[in-house]
Amino acid sequence: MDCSCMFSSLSSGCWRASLRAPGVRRNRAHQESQKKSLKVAFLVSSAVLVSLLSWSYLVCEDGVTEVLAHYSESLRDRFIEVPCSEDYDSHKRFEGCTPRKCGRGITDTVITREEAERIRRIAERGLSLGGSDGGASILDLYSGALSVGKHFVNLYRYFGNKIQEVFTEEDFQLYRDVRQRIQQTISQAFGISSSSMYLTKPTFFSRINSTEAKTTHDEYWHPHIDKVTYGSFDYTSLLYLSDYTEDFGGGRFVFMDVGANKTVEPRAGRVSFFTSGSENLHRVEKVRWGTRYAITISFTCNPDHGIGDPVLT
Ligand SMILES: O=C(O)CCC(=O)C(=O)O
Ligand SMILES: [Fe+2]
Repeated sequence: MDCSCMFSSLSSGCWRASLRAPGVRRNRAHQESQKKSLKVAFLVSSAVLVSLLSWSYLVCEDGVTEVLAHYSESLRDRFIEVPCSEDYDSHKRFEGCTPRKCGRGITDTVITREEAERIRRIAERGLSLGGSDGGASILDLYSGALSVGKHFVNLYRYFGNKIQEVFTEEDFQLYRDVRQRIQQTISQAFGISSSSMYLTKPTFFSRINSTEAKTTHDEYWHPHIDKVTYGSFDYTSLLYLSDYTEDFGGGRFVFMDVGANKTVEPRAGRVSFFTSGSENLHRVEKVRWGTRYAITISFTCNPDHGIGDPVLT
């Protein structure tokens, strides 16, 4: 024991000495804990910022997005006119068919949900015979092209007569019926005669899931112009066979307009149609979960590029 302190505890030196040592320790401890709190606050706010940025990227990947057709609404008819691009000028024109009026339409009243389900079952049956290793498989009903692994096979050649055990005449009758009604809808919306437009190839079922792409054939999400991608298309139509949010997530169709994207949310029985030039640049969002089914049925004004309806051979 320090006697000088015991008796003169109030003497400044000792008093200060006795108080100073624990005080310095407490200050240091206080500074340490302040540093720790600052570190935690910094980490938390960085995490919040990163999540906010990723969220905004996912929600509006490319700026403002407007929903043209919500999955939960049943649309009678929606038509949006857009100015035609000059793409049609560089091709032979077929008056009364080649687009002078351009735009996009969506209807939920031309094909019933039940019909869409029947067509989906045809797609499931056909695609179950093959399937891409990546996330996107197709089955072209006209040519018989079917994704298998990293390639395609010709279903009709591969199965020969046995194909009659997979598809029935009613399946093809349903396709014809649906194709006819869609053709009529398009001709009315664009004010052209139905007999001036012809079914064109490819006409195919698509099945998309979230499996990672293995070849470029699986990369369905790139922005594109159908007239450029498929050549003969003047009018594109898509019939959706499954429901956004119910059967799959992601996978919305996006018209990429300057200033604001416009989305179509797939819904079984929904027909989306549009002129195939660059006035309708579009893409499909990556499917994040589940399986998305659709069928593409498109038309040309050039009779030389026309095809007959697919038949059971
Ligand atoms: O499935 C879709 O929604 C669109 C597919 C598409 O753009 C295409 O096949 O060219
Ligand atoms: Fe397309």
